[in-house]
Amino acid sequence: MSDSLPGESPERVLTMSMEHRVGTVSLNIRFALIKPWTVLFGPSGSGKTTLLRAIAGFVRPDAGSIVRGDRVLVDRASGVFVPPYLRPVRSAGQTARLFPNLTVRSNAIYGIGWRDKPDDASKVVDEVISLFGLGELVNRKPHDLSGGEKQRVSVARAAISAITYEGAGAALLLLDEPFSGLDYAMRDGLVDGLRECLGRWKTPVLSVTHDVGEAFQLGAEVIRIAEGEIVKQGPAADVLAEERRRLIGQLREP
Ligand SMILES: Nc1ncnc2c1ncn2[C@@H]1O[C@H](COP(=O)(O)OP(=O)(O)OP(=O)(O)O)[C@@H](O)[C@H]1O
Repeated sequence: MSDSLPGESPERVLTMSMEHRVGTVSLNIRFALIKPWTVLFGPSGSGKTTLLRAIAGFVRPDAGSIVRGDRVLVDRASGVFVPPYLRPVRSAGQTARLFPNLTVRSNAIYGIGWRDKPDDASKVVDEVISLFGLGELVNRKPHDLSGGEKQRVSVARAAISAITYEGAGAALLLLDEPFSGLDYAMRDGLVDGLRECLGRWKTPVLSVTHDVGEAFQLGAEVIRIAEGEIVKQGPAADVLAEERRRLIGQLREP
């Protein structure tokens, strides 16, 4: 996977500078997304979900701006606020929200683009459905799925709609703890598979995780956030060195 996507295309870089108060947390965040996959890491309640929701357009920051390439999505000073459905952003939240009356397949392809190139679109659908192990489940409805299966459908839908959104890499994919409900074997394969698939389709990702191993496995740029502020940003080996040491210590034989 290229290490410079989306930075190699300035029109794909997301820059964000926002201040926002939510609950007891004051967010004061400034960053640029320049790598194919960036992970937000930080304690519960530090503002990670709020940040994703601001990029997606479900939270209106108190101050600041969010810009993708030359497209201004939010600028509080001049009053610009692009509504969620017009943003080049696709997302899957912590809780799977599926249409109860639709099958797994219909849920997964809800929001698919590339109407003008149906062969490529169906290639993406087949690939993602197989990657997420949903082949056997395509005709089921959500009430016949486990929690982890629902989550896989939800993340698969976000991935399909992001990949097929206009040109290559046009949409940013936001994933809030996408692998948290999955067993280790499933998660291992999916982390590698999804990273490879999204890299090949040039779709940049910003995800949230509490899992140190996942951030390392993704080879991601890590943004560490605490109490609403970015405290460190860089490769997992730098930003998560302390957690890594602690984990290795815990795994030693007593
Ligand atoms: N709608 C809301 N009203 C009031 N407080 C809120 C609201 N949404 C979030 N908060 C608070 O804002 C803070 C940041 O929440 P957020 O969900 O962004 O944290 P997080 O880092 O994603 O946490 P987690 O890792 O547990 O998902 C928390 O203290 C939360 O209780």
